[in-house]
Amino acid sequence: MEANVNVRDFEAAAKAVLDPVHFDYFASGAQDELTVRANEAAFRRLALVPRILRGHKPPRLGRTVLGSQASMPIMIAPTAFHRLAHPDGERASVRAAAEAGVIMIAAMLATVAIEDMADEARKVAEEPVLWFQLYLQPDLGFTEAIVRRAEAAGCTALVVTVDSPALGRNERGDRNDFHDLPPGIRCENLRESGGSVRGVVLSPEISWRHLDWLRGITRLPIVLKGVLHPADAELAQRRGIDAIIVSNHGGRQLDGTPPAVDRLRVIADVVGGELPLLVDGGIRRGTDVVKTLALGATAAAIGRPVLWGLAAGGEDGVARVLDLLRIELLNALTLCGCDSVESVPRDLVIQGAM
Ligand SMILES: Cc1cc2nc3c(=O)[nH]c(=O)nc-3n(C[C@H](O)[C@H](O)[C@H](O)COP(=O)(O)O)c2cc1C
Ligand SMILES: CCCCC(=O)C(=O)O
Repeated sequence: MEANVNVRDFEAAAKAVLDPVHFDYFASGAQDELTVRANEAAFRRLALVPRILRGHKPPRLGRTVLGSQASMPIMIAPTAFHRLAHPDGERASVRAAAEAGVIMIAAMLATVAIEDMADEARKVAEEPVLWFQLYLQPDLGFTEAIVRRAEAAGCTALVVTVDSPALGRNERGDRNDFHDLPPGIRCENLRESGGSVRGVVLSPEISWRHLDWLRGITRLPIVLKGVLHPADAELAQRRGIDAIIVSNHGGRQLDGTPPAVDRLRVIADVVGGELPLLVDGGIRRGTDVVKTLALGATAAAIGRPVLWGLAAGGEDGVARVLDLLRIELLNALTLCGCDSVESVPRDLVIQGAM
């Protein structure tokens, strides 16, 4: 594990150990995977212009996100099926997150139950922060029951994924005939309905009315995940949504959507300062995180890097991925002349290809 000195090394290590069908599930995106590649490429078109001789102490990385204290502005994006990466699955990832003081968004389609994830996190941290990601189901009774489970488990925010009125068309999955989980691995949050992914309904009929309904049944902060249009960000703000995650689902839903970090800038221009903005998609380096902070993000989330760490080394692998990103972020902020994550100026980032 120590031989892996950056997130990219973990990708290679994961590829070496994973069943190729499962590696493809993690790596792939929709159709031509234009957006998968665009997410990463966008960071290469943003350049950092550091300030000099600022005479400050080593930067402070701590950040409060929706009232939750995090050790750094890097969060774990919700990704399904961690037990495909490692037998310990989400138990391992949540322990690594809690130990690192990192906010983890547990996926509704996790292969470890949310109650077990929360128990696991509390073994290693006094106040671990777990948020719960939800696909709103047309069956509101089912949706409410799962919200109650997340609340009872101690989750402190609900992340509603809104970029999925249908499942994106994943051609690698089709070629591999990967459409269900192997025997022995289930969606443990769906066990009342059999635990099969096929039980999940992604419906185009989900609308703002469902968000109003959700607002009415829970006091947890509600975060919308998958916002790309500034008009939707404004609607979210007017509807009393607590934060948004600017995201194209890691390029797995609509292929041809623009890079998330480019939309962050556009959305920050409209609701920045009024609505906390999170972002995910293609973040692989501490410098990428600095770029998102300069463009107005409160925090940035990582999806695939966690799965690569998990595949390569279970809990230790995820811990190492988080640690590497922390070291990179600290180094990048120092080199930029910033003394904290709160003081990353907008003019640190310019358009500039490299
Ligand atoms: C294998 C995999 C599974 C995912 N599962 C979910 C999910 O269940 N719910 C969800 O809202 N997003 C899901 N996502 C999207 C992530 O939350 C996130 O938006 C994306 O991975 C960020 O891009 P990155 O992987 O480049 O960091 C998944 C992504 C991957 C790669
Ligand atoms: C049925 C949804 C699959 C999980 C998901 O969101 C993804 O793989 O991107």
